[in-house]
Amino acid sequence: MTQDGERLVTAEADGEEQAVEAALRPKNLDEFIGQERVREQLSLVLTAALGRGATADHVLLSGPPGLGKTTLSMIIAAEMGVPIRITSGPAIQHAGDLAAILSSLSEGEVLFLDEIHRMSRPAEEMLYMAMEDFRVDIIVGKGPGATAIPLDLPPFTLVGATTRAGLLPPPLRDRFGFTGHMDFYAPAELERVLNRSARLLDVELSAEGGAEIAGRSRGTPRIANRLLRRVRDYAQVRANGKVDRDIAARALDVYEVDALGLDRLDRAVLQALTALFGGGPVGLSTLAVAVGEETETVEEVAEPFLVRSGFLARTPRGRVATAKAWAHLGLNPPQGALPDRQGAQQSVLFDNGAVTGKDATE
Ligand SMILES: Nc1ncnc2c1ncn2[C@@H]1O[C@H](COP(=O)(O)OP(=O)(O)OP(=O)(O)O)[C@@H](O)[C@H]1O
Repeated sequence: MTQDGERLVTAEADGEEQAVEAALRPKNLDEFIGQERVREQLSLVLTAALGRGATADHVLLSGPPGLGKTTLSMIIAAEMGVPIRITSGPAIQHAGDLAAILSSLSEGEVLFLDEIHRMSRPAEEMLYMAMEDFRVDIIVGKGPGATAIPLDLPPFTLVGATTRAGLLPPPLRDRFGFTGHMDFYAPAELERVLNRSARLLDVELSAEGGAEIAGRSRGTPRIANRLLRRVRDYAQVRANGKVDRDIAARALDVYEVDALGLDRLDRAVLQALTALFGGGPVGLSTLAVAVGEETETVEEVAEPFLVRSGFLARTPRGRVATAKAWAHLGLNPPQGALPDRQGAQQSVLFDNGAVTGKDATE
């Protein structure tokens, strides 16, 4: 399990999954579940622009993967009645790549730029002028003979998506007229996502079955939809196709996604931390060796959820298991094993009760 893509609970989607996801995407703001604040704010921005007969302001959507940023960008285009062009920061390595896209946009079109923080610097600088003045300078030639040929662009709406709004340079951030911050979904919202998906996939899902899957979905619609599809397989092969609580729980046990959404890697990390290192603190690289994984896999794949859910704390002296981790594994912490709260990172409570935290050094 070294590849993120092999995990059932990763928030990233692979190519094959993207096609399945397309069928489950809400098509307008009314169908979009949760994220009430962003939805209301966006609705005002779009309705006002429509009323003025103008192109909508540029929109920045920030938040972890799988929460619906791509879906919202498509909804923006649909609500405005305009086409959408989809690309991503890593795909735009040269300013010329961006100029080609911008100059081929039609009037009012939405340009969705996923992972906007990963665009190259020259492209980013070109984007500043394009966003503000709907104009780019095409540089022709090299050295002292180079000339800039200005090119007017049709007005367009840029929808940028980023998992890390803090990584965007301020000049870029400031050029967005509206920024929507997306948070993890509460279990009740995920149940609504699951009910809707079950209807579209023609799966008979009981209320308790939905609650069981929602509780294991890490606050993320993409994961909820993926778990639903695996549970559907199980119900079809091992039962009568209907999904109730028992079937959902048994199916997800088979896939090793436990009652709180932890998978095998997450539990291996907590088990090593508690059983081998007495709860820590232990350095990241030591922990990674203990679970037989790359340091990056532990840090980028397992840790964000473990930290956010309050199972693991990053302290200046290393990783530490929290009381919740010991309890989840059914173990009693030895005296003095729990993190000293002064050394532990500052934790922030989300509206829906999930916990996240700022990075701390190892
Ligand atoms: N609010 C929602 N209501 C219903 N379904 C949703 C909602 N948000 C996301 N989904 C579903 O979750 C899946 C993932 O959403 P989407 O691709 O928009 O996420 P994302 O934030 O753009 O992720 P990434 O940043 O990885 O591209 C889609 O299938 C979508 O239908």
